[in-house]
Amino acid sequence: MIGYDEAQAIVAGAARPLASEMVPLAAASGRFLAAAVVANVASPPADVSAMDGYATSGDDLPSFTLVGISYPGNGFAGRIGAGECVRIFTGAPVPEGAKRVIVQEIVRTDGSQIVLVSPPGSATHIRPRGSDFMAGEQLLPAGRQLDPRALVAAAGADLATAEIWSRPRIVILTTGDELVEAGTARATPGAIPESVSLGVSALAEQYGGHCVSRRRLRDEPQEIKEASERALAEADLVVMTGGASVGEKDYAKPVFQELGLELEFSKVAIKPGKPIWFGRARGKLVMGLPGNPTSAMITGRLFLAPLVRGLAGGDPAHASRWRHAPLVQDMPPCGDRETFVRGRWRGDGVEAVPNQDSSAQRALAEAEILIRRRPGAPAVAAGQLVEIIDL
Ligand SMILES: Nc1nc2c(c(=O)[nH]1)N[C@H]1C(S)=C(S)[C@@H](COP(=O)(O)OP(=O)(O)OC[C@H]3O[C@@H](n4cnc5c(N)ncnc54)[C@H](O)[C@@H]3O)O[C@H]1N2
Ligand code: MOO
Repeated sequence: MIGYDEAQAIVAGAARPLASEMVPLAAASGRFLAAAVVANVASPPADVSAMDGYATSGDDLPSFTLVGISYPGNGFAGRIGAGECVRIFTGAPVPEGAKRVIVQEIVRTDGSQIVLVSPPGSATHIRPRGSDFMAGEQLLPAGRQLDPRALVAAAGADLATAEIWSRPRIVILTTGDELVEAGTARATPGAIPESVSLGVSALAEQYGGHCVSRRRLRDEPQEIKEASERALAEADLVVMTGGASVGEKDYAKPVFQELGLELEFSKVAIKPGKPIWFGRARGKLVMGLPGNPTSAMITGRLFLAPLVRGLAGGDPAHASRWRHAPLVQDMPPCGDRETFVRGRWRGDGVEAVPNQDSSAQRALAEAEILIRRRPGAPAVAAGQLVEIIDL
């Protein structure tokens, strides 16, 4: 059985973007650039004032004669000479001949004279043309996510559209005779609300995927096969939850095998989530997550998240960045299987949530992070650092 790192590398290797499209910036939030953003304009487009005040000839004089006004987008057309100044506002072009801007807080007006009431200091308060960027400069590299800050840079570069990677289409299939639509379980003895597909779908969307549909299936090989064939036709990635283990009705893998499944891995030596599997069928990717809700969401976070991020054009490694945090409690040694302890923050440190059962749903919601425990790792005392990742 392979371990987390090897499985992670296999998934990252398959996580390549699919197709690109041109979209208006307003529709591109959160998406990943397929082509670099290159500025169409310089910013600022001219030498501009950084403050509201008076652009002066720069001469060391106690007062200046006001000869005009410069607004952003509507500058002063003339040139200023020695002893002259122009009323100017933040972002307005600095007139020809002006050497500095004096802030309005340190002047008083006396007719057409602007009189300094205190020394202006050394700052010129002028932003040179192109001091942020010049036309033709690359502002954002391909692969960069159009997060809120990147959107500002792209729009500031005078782009109307961006070339971005298409979101991978994902179909989620859940299996289990006991599963019913959430909200209807109490009406039927033995029924269990189907919870996992909602979480998996939200997780996939969070990492850049587009969930085309979620389908709840009975543990009937024929029904699962038909739904799987349809899903493979519609999606770039099919995620199957449940039926991953060795139970009598665990049909997920056998059904995909009939559809030509080539497995990349069929189990990973981790806890929870050992039954996770991953492969390809009919040219599409297929990932099988265990049915237990905590196991499904933890394997989803560890493997589906980087896969979707990479298919969406991002860097899969960004979804798998472990960092360190101090424990606020002692932790026992880890067994043979790499363990991902569900944890949460307490002050500046982390602790395990009390219920580590792989079927848990309440504790899953309480968890904020995973604490990674390598196979055979010794006990860790409070105050020592552990590896963590955000859930
Ligand atoms: N003899 C063995 N038994 C089990 C093994 C094993 O290696 N040998 N592995 C265990 C592990 S680990 C896990 S995890 C589970 C996962 O099995 P499945 O993927 O086959 O999951 P199911 O049997 O379909 O369901 C398990 C459990 O989770 C509930 N469930 C399933 N899907 C959903 C859903 N969409 N929403 C809410 N709840 C769901 C289901 O009702 C079951 O209670 O197998 C162990 N067994
Ligand atoms: O994934 Mo199972 O323990 O890992 O519930």
